Amino acid sequence: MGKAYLSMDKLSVGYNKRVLIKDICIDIHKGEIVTLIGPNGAGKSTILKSITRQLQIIRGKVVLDVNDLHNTTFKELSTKMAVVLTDRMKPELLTCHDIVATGRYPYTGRLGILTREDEDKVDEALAAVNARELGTRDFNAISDGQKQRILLARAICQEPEIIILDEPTSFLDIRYKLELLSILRNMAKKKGITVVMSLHEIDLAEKISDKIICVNGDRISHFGTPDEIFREDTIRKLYNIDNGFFDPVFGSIELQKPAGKPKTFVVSSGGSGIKTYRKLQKNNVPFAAGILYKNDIDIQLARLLASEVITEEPFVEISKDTFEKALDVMLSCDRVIDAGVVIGDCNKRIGELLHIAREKGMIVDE
Ligand SMILES: Nc1ncnc2c1ncn2[C@@H]1O[C@H](COP(=O)(O)OP(=O)(O)OP(=O)(O)O)[C@@H](O)[C@H]1O
Repeated sequence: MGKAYLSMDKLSVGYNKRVLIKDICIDIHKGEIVTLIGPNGAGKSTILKSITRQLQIIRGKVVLDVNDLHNTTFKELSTKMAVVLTDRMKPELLTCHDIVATGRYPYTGRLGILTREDEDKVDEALAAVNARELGTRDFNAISDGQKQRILLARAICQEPEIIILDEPTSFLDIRYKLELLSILRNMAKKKGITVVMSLHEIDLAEKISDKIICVNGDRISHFGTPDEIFREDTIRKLYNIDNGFFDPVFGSIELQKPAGKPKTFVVSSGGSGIKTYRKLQKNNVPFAAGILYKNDIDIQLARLLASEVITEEPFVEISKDTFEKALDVMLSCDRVIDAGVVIGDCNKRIGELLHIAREKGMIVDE
């Protein structure tokens, strides 16, 4: 890979000369989307504040393009870097249009008078975040989610080379979260703008980021691609999760499985079990699941939520051993839920299992 656009070189950051995170060595390239994840208080904002010159660096340096960040003038910095931090903006009597227009100040004269072209860019930026109708509203009198969109518009019309955002999705509803992330993706992939942000939604971080930085209190515990980072044990350790699971296949969080010996047996395949598993989980009913082929989609959730899963190798006829194991478990239960399975040659023993359950009157509706 070519030269980095933003480099953190043996960087130590913290407050009042007390180091919080030390020896950060990270290279970020042009057009990359890099996301900081980690638990509350881990130091994500501290790093973002340090690379945007809002917090003095304790040791090491940050190089932006080819310049040491601390030798860059604020004027130069403002043509290269846009910063979106929602919490510190409390402007007096400014409309949303005024706020967005401040994004053009690096390009206007001393008096900040906007040209026709600047005005067009403000309009375009407001339109890009679907906030044209907010233009004349007082910035202090709009919702937090609306503020987030206005601040993104300001960053867009600043036409930066890099945009730094601290939890930009935290106040947004699902539609605007997706919209914001797709705006960022377009900025990165179509215009080559580098994006560095922190996110709490790790499922979104996984989907949008080229690289992930795991911030863990006193250090960066991992830096790599989403494929390298989003593994169950890495996420579990990072967030110290002991009351649930991270599912790396879907990037989702699952609550702990219901405790106790399973009294319900679920037969399903090809996704038909997912609704049933979730319902049993919500009602705190421990269950067993099977017989599932190891490449069946149901297995991804069953392995997290079921007390026991009886599996078979893909594309083979279900063996006598597997059948007997499933039968044992099924007969130790009180009831069987048939969530839907198509019986063919390979899996005809599931048909036998269901036949026995039916004969014994064990089949119940969900
Ligand atoms: N101004 C400050 N002075 C001293 N310590 C601070 C200051 N701001 C934050 N801290 C401390 O620095 C640590 C890291 O905080 P930081 O805000 O960077 O975490 P974060 O990962 O962004 O957390 P969150 O996800 O909760 O926003 C925390 O222990 C916090 O209490």
